Amino acid sequence: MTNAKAVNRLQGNLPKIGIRPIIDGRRGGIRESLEEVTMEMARTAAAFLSENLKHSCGLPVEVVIADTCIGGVAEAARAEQKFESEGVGVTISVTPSWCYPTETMDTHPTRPKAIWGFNGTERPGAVYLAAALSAHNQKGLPAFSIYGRDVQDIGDATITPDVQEKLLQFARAGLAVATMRGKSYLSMGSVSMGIAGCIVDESFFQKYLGIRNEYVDMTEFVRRMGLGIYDREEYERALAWTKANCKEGKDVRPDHLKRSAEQQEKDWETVVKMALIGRDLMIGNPKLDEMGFGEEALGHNAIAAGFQGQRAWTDYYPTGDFMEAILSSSFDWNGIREPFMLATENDTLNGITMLFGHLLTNAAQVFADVRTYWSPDAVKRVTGHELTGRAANGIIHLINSGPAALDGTGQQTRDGKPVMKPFWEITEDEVNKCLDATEWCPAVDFFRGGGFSTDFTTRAGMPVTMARINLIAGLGPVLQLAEGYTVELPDDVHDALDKRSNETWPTTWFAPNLTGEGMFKDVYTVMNKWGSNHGVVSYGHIGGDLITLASMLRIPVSMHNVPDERVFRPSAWAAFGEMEPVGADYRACQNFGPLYK
Ligand SMILES: C[C@H](O)[C@@H](O)[C@@H](O)C(=O)CO
Ligand SMILES: [Mn+2]
Repeated sequence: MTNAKAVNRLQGNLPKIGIRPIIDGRRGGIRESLEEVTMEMARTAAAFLSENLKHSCGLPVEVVIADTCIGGVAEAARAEQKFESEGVGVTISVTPSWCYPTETMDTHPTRPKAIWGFNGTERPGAVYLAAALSAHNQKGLPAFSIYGRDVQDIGDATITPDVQEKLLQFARAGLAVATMRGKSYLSMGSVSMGIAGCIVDESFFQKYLGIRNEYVDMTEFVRRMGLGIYDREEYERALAWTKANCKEGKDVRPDHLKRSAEQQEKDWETVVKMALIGRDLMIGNPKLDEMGFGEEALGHNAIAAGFQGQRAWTDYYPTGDFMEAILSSSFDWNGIREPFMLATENDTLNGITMLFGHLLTNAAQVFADVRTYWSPDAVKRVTGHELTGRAANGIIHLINSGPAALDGTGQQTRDGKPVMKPFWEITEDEVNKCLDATEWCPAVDFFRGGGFSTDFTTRAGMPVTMARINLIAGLGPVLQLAEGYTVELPDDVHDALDKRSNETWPTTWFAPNLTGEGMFKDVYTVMNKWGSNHGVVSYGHIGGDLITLASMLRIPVSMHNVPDERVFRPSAWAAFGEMEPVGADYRACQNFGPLYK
């Protein structure tokens, strides 16, 4: 995609993966016989990972291999030195043979680590794996175990599909941990309408995520608009693009609240300026330096942010909906680019959940109110329609109060099926389809200052995961998630249900996958157990990746419907009574405590 460009103005190097080839250090035959096969295993792993992983900014993930095999502590220290200087954020130790665990292990206290022990018979790689994991567990350094299901012959350099999956699941989550560390979350405004998720719990950000908190008052937007602190050339281009591509939708306000044509014209100008300013606040803009605004040019190094909006801003100024929707999308007037993670109502916990989803999928994330459970009976009563197919057991109405990433229209495709893709896979044609499927309706009467809300309905057939982080006093953060599918309703049924809530807002009809048990016994229970008013919709069934990521940060998962085969956590978790896995996760997370202190 020629137009796609990597815009990464965040400070901090992109984390690399470090491969540690571990070897039996005995010279005089043993070590020598293993050098080549061990290095080859490292090279194979490195090639596989770099071919299959990209950073969210579109650049390939670099993999660094230790200069020599690691047979003892001196070589372990040398590898560590190399990794530190190269910015390695995640390590994988690989070996086909017996080696000396405590003498060779990665002892970095916070770096996610895995060990791939070759399943062979000639040399006992699995014996090392088990011994090394026990050393990690004994020392409080949780590590992931990668052990192929089927025996391979020594010298067989292929990576079996089960090992491939584990390598990728571990690496995606580990890179997410390393990427967010040291970045900022920027609160633009503070707490919206008493929503507790907006309260910044700094110790959560610092101790669990390694993220610092930055704050600006929303008056900063007033100042920058008033003094013209934005790229004026870009603004003209952005406004022209918006007028050409963002079609106005239905105005459903009562007549006495309708805004005049001149007022709406001004509102468009304001919301476009807000989008530029919101982005500049997050990541800075060198153009501002040229204009003499050196401090503003730097931005807040924000990998995620939230805009309070209601009500201090929206009671008087146009809503942040356009800013939130366009920045969260994978494109704007500058072309196709990485989406920004920008939470509505500055719900910081949903903002961080968006960040998790983005770092794991590289795609845009849909922020939503988890608004209504529609039972089959209720739909029948209100519309006469019998829900069928994936919707047959009832559906959840996800509808944000104004904005959502336009990728959420489901107008991008892969093999003919709707998908939300990483920006570098998105075509111009797909951008146009997303824009065509979206209308911008004058904001309804909740919003006295006007503005334009994003109105679309997500296409059916996308595998998606809805997730959310909640904070519980005395317990700390917990993650909940539900895998399922987007569904669509016949137009008249959709309209009848949508109008009862708000027809000017973006709707995703969600049918969670049911297991028939516990919190997934029916759709009602999924809704009833949701921990707050918001959730995030990510493309794909990424529950397994979210669980892996949460375990690395020591956030227990309170609710999920992920099949066992995809649940992958550090080996120590098994020692916390995994006969009863949810409780074991809680006990393990509590025992090890947040990743950073
Ligand atoms: C317009 C309303 O105030 C909405 O913004 C409200 O229902 C919410 O979205 C709460 O999260
Ligand atoms: Mn909301």
